[in-house]
Amino acid sequence: MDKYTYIFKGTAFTSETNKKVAILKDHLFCINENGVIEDIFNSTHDEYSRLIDAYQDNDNFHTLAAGQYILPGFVDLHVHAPQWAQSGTALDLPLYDWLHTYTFPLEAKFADLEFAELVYDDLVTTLLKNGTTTALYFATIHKEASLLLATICAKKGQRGLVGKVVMDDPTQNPDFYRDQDAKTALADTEEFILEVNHLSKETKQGVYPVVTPRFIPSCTDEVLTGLGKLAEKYDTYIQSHCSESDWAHNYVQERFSKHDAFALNDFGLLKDKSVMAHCNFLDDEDASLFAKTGTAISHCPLSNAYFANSVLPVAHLQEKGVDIGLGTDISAGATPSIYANAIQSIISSRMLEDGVNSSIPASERGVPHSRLTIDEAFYLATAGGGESLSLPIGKIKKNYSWDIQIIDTTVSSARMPIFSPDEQPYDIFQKIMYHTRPEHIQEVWVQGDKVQF
Ligand SMILES: O=c1[nH]c(=O)c2nc[nH]c2[nH]1
Repeated sequence: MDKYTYIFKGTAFTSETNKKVAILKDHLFCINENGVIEDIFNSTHDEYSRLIDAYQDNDNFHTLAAGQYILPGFVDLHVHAPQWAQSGTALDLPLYDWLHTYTFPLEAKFADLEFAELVYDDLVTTLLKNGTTTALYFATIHKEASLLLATICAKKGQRGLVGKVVMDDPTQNPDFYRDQDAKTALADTEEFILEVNHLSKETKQGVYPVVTPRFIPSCTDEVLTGLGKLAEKYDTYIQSHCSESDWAHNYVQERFSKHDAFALNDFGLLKDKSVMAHCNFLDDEDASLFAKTGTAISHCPLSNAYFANSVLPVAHLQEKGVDIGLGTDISAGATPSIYANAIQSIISSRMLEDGVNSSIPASERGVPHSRLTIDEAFYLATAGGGESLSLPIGKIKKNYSWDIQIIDTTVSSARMPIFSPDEQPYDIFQKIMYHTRPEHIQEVWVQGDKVQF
């Protein structure tokens, strides 16, 4: 009888450390019935030719064609699922105006389950097509539509972590789009947690409920206290926005005389299962608190260029011991692609390092030691996301989930610039990171199952 459910033969790229990509050239990747990588063998191992002989004529033996490569599936740590319906619009406005004139009216429409299904179905498929195998979602304030998003992830095979958004403060949110009051918001959140936990029992790749205060400005103290307690009671993930922009950061400072990080921590919302979006205005004390509590950052470099008034100092925060992964932040980030965000994280970091105002002398213009390399950006897109969620995902490594994307560099309609037969694998890796579009992503697997898109 076959020991393995699948064996894949080919070349894979995976992070060895946050600074270095490893090239697993022509290896065998052996997957068990739980969708977990049970063994990896290179061509010098005794098992290598024995397994090829034993499996190569079976349907469950997959040999990658010339020009095809395996990458880990991407982890998107920050997606506003309803905002897919406005992606690419209104980005000339500042954050507060964008929320009130475009975003809240759109999100209010998700009371209509038919509309929610149309948008969520398309979004989950689109993210899978872009190589995203795990996504951490903000839904809307509506319990039923939020549950629908979790159900769609479960059905389509994506690992979804989904939050019913909480925003109850009547002085900060419009009447047409807010939780009725703190009590109702907490009751709805608790029911949502129970229903997603139930759904999770029959979902191989996992779906997870996420306690989701939108951000401090939209929530009362009562609801923040209650959400901290619910997260503790059910040991859930927690997500919010933290110190995103000058406006949001200053609002919290005025209300609590402290930064978001310490205010969120006082409400029991900074924990190992917490992922905070943006975090551009964290100081070193905030960063130490993140490291101590195990709270991770979802870095959204494209969105930050529009709304965050600054560049996240990723290298510095990593040195302080903070886990960081990438987020598209649809729709403040107007792309479903983590590839695009990985590249933007490099570009933004180079601008941070060099500075941007040429009227200032070069020696004073930038922030030294800020630049990220392509290997570091790849890490953020994959293993950094997995570590932020404390899940065994984002690496091609024994005991990790078989969450992968197969890239075909030879697609004739979207040819990659690879012209020499002896091109080095590391150069191919870099070209894949810069040039991959959905048409190159031939297959996506999550927890050992191929997904359809
Ligand atoms: O980029 C953002 N998108 C949002 O929807 C949001 N809500 C609060 N703060 C936010 N920032």
